[in-house]
Amino acid sequence: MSSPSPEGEQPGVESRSPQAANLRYPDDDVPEDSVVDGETLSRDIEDSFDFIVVGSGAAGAVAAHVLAAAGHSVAIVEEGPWVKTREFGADVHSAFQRLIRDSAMQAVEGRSFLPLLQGRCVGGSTVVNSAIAWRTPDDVLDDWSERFGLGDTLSMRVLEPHFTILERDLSVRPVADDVVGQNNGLFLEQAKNDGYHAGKMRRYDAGCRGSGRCLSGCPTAAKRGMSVTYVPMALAAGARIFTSCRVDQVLRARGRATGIVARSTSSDPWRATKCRVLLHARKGVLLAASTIQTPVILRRSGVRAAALGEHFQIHPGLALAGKFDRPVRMNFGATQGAESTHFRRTHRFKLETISLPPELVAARIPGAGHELTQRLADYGHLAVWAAQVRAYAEGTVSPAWGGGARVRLTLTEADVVATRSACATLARMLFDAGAREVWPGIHGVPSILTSPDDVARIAEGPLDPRAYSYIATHLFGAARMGPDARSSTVGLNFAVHGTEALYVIDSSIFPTNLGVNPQHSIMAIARLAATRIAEKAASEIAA
Ligand SMILES: Cc1cc2nc3c(=O)[nH]c(=O)nc-3n(C[C@H](O)[C@H](O)[C@H](O)COP(=O)(O)OP(=O)(O)OC[C@H]3O[C@@H](n4cnc5c(N)ncnc54)[C@H](O)[C@@H]3O)c2cc1C
Repeated sequence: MSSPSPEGEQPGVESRSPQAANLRYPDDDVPEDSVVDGETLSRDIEDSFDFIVVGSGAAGAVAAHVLAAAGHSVAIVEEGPWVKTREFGADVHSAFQRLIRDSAMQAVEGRSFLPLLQGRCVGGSTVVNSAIAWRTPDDVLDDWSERFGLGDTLSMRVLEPHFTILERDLSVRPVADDVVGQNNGLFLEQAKNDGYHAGKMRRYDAGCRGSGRCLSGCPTAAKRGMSVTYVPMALAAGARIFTSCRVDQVLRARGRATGIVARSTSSDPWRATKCRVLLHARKGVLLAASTIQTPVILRRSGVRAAALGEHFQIHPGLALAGKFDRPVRMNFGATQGAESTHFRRTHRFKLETISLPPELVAARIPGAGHELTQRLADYGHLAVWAAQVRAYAEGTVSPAWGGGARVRLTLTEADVVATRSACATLARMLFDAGAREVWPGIHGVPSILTSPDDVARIAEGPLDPRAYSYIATHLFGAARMGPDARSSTVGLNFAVHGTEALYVIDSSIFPTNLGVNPQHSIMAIARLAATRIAEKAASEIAA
């Protein structure tokens, strides 16, 4: 599938609605009858499939495509709506309301306040993410193999062919020179001056035009999120998708998963009718509802594994802004286009650029009222650089009253030390790159730093996680994989210990976090899982 690109428009002069009426996007044309929209259901329904895949994000879409392409009948069940490329607008607030779980108001409970972002729509978080692609680092895979008893199950030798296919299908490539933009360019230049190992990001990108709108849905379908790639590809291979249908429970009988029960959902809070969707699975149920929702579904389905809900991990992320005399124009260029893994192994953080729209950058701007408005007027002169910390902290995930999830985690002192070090590094880089002011957003540190000498204030900053403006978008664990049912939830064959044909294929199974962006690892592992599950089904038919 190649991305349509309207002719006659110059990069950098993106109109507010870059979607072109005369073009077809990959999510425009899906096979007739392949979509059942829960929003429009008026009665309960019941149906049967070989496989049911819960969730249509990074893990679910990839797996559904593999299974459908292998000739199995597949139902994808997705809690959120299908918001099409043509509907993506520039308004961040309404995009977050439609595309992000709880309108982006989810948070991790613990000593610090930690907002948690997850996509809730067809394509899951890939619709609102920055499309950064990283293969799982060898040191992580080796650790899983040795310390967690995974052996060769998720080795690079096994995953390599899956990465290769994904990179081909999703056009993984470095950010093109003409959409680097200045926020990314300044970072690359400074990292080079500092001698840091850094470069342009590799992304799922079929012709990015630098609209800087990855976080509210790519308006040109150049970002190869799941709603414009593997979901339509799975449907073309014969799968069906039930959108706006939330899975409450996996049905089990005689130690085996037999189907799911879902309820239709509605964007209209006053709509009372919720229809029951009962789907039977002849060959298996694959959970790909993400690290938070998958463990909750397992728990609600009566799974009582010892480690279920434990060992939840994140990469807490945070950003600093620098104000320059020269224009930076964050509104043009790849949303996230430059990075450095220089400190990943030694200091447990990764540095990234992130171009934020005015609505989001406002959270990083000191002051309120008139002061805030005045500073916001400098938007065109701001650069925003960020860090993702490979935190040690482990938390828990459990069902909450009302159908949601309760997520708890408190960062350790070592995590805050890593955060401080990342923030100090970024502040120093911003000053060296020419910033006149740096806005760190750290409680207990002046909100406006005006000299490189002030960086020491960050380096010696508070060790209390509450002082930092974190956000979590990378989630791991809570249904760990391992050979021993006493310390893990899922076996080396991706099946939940003690329950046949119930598989977990998202990052809930990861024994640890990664230190790099997770989508690529999640997709490769989901692809491996689906391939193994399809082979098992084929061998059972043959026997
Ligand atoms: C703002 C943001 C930016 C990010 N940037 C990057 C990046 O650039 N690179 C990268 O590698 N990673 C990035 N990530 C992380 C990455 O997107 C996720 O790690 C990845 O998408 C997770 O895949 P998943 O399939 O487990 O979950 P998701 O992609 O979140 O998909 C899960 C799906 O399951 C659905 N679901 C949940 N519960 C139910 C239920 N009960 N019934 C039915 N459906 C259900 C959800 O609605 C959702 O659509 C980012 C994340 C965010 C939020």
